[in-house]
Amino acid sequence: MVTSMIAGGGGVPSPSVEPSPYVEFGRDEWRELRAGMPLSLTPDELEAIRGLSDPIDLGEVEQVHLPVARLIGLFRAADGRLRDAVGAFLGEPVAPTPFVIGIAGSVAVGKSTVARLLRTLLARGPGEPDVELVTTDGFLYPNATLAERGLMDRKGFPESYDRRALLRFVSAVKAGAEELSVPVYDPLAYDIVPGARQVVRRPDILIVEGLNVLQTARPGGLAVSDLFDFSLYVDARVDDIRQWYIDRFFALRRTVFTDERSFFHPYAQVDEDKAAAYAEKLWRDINEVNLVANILPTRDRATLVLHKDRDHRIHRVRLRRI
Ligand SMILES: Nc1ncnc2c1ncn2[C@@H]1O[C@H](COP(=O)(O)OP(=O)(O)O)[C@@H](O)[C@H]1O
Ligand SMILES: CC(C)(COP(=O)(O)O)[C@@H](O)C(=O)NCCC(=O)O
Repeated sequence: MVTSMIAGGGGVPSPSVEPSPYVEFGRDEWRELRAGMPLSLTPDELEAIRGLSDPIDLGEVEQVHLPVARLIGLFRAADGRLRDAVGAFLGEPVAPTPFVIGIAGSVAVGKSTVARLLRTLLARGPGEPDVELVTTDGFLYPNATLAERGLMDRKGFPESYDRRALLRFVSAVKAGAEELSVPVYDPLAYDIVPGARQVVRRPDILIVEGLNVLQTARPGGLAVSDLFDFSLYVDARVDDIRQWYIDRFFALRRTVFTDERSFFHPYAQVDEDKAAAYAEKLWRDINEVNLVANILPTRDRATLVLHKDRDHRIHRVRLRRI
């Protein structure tokens, strides 16, 4: 590498490590950063928060998620100090706006568990802030629109969302809007719920969770990721996520799919081989393509990356240098 040759002097290339804009932590180093933050979660509460097939336990919350919540608290406090500095510069106080956190990652990687956990941990942290969680599935176009546009097998791809509406929503939150509402998606029906809205009333913290939240804008445009004060990417090997997706499909098949209202109800009735072939197809043709083409390329944009091993446990954490 050119810099190391120059730094090494004498024209002899010295073995060097590529300079990195990230700091990497093993789990044992990361867990130390909890710094005594108390665990306020009971086993029953964690059971209600965790997603289907997510084997998370309280040890993981203590060692991984509590340091994450502490770090986010520090970012938020620093944000307040920056606002005060700008207020001093302007000669008038600057009103605080919600602190916006983005959480990205593949289908079936466990984003929603992380998002719900952080919502609870942050809300119980210093100052007990109001925390609202919005998932981007509410901004998917209804199935009728997706079908009309030939996008039913592109669900979760950037073009399957009303990105303008999502950007309008997050911009309005950042602009301090008093009351907003967003559409609601029902994973059972596999569709937007007609007329249903989630109301968002100027929270102290807004978490926006979804596959594509770290996507960049087209040239000259703005994306929701431009409005994030902190972002997190939940990462794992593609093969591991594939297995989790298939395992979860079978867990859903024994539970949610037995409900006649479930879009996937027919797959509770076919034999195991047919169900497995369908789950494989959904993964291979939709979710894996989307992961590789659209989601993974956004990973390096996150403030923090949580990397899971095959057993779902987070073994490595990567923090972007400030
Ligand atoms: N077909 C389905 N029917 C009902 N619930 C589902 C279905 N697919 C996924 N879910 C649930 O929706 C939530 C989000 O899943 P997903 O988008 O894959 O993200 P992640 O696994 O990263 O949280 C999870 O809690 C999951 O259990
Ligand atoms: C609803 C989803 C697009 C996730 O949406 P998100 O909240 O991450 O924006 C995804 O869970 C999904 O249904 N994907 C389509 C392919 C499949 O059925 O697995």
